[in-house]
Amino acid sequence: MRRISRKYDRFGANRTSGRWARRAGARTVNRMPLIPEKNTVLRARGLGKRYRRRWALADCTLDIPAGRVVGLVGPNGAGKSTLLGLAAGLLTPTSGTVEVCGGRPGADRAQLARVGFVAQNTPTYARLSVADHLRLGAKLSPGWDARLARERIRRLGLRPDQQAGSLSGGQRAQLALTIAIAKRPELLILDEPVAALDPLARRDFLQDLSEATAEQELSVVHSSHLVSDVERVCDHLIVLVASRVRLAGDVRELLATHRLLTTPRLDPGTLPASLQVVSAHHTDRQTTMLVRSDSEVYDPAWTAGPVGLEDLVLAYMGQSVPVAEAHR
Ligand SMILES: Nc1ncnc2c1ncn2[C@@H]1O[C@H](COP(=O)(O)OP(=O)(O)OP(=O)(O)O)[C@@H](O)[C@H]1O
Repeated sequence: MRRISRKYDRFGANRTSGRWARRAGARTVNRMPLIPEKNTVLRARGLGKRYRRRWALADCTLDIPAGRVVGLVGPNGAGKSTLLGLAAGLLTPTSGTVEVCGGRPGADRAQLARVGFVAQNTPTYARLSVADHLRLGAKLSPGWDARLARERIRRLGLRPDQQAGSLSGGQRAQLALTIAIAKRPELLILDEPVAALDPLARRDFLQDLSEATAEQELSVVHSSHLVSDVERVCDHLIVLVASRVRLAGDVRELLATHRLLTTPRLDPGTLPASLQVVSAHHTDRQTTMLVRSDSEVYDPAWTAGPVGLEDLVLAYMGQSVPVAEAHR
């Protein structure tokens, strides 16, 4: 499923002479791949949401391929919940369009059945028991998987007769997640689902998610502040900063097209246009930059190394104005 260009595996290790050398025949990776419509689980075009004069999400154009586990990361207030709320049909766009599983979010019963959503505060009905929640789920969801729900509740050690109001925050989150998964949706949207779970429960839940996507043709979009969780399960990444999508794509491709460059001190503005500088730090003698390049462009005087997901995410999150734009 994943495409990875072999040339990027060798980036920086295979040096040629000559300034700004570009390897002949280098294949270019599209920044905005055109994904056939039937393979797209979420398609946004110029999507925006404004509250009074403030845009919570602006000019969001995205294609999320089906069958992926997508990590949505960004600082507080970046617009993650807004994007997820628009995708779940809980919010109405101020501008642009969003399509989920080929339809308008929340448009009708069939469309509602395609999407499972767990909000940040994992709402449950305090006076209803765990078993009542499962019965409600079965009634409202045409594709309800009763066995999966029962089995998961048993594995979690939740008592079916216990009222949701007497569950801990983490247990309520697990109940809400169980209902969302047992609905057997095509797309599962999770707004910081694991924030309330203990580390072991978090690991197990993320494991469940990975298995469910493999077995059920499920796509997952989940927001998280924990890059380590994203790294563990996600194969697609979206970084939102200040209401805008700063980075989106296949995790392996993103890692393959970004490099940490160490150079004698230089002004990033003098770099070739094919190198996008994401972040730059200078000492008296040297410059360290996180750069994006679709082709192997480097100078013999530079050292190029791979970038980890955390460094990549933090570099984009740290941008108020993209460094490359500021320099050019
Ligand atoms: N109902 C609302 N009314 C007014 N402003 C809102 C409303 N909901 C969100 N906002 C604003 O929109 C922006 C984006 O909020 P959103 O909740 O989408 O961010 P987030 O990335 O999910 O943040 P966090 O990581 O803290 O949950 C914020 O500035 C927030 O104050």
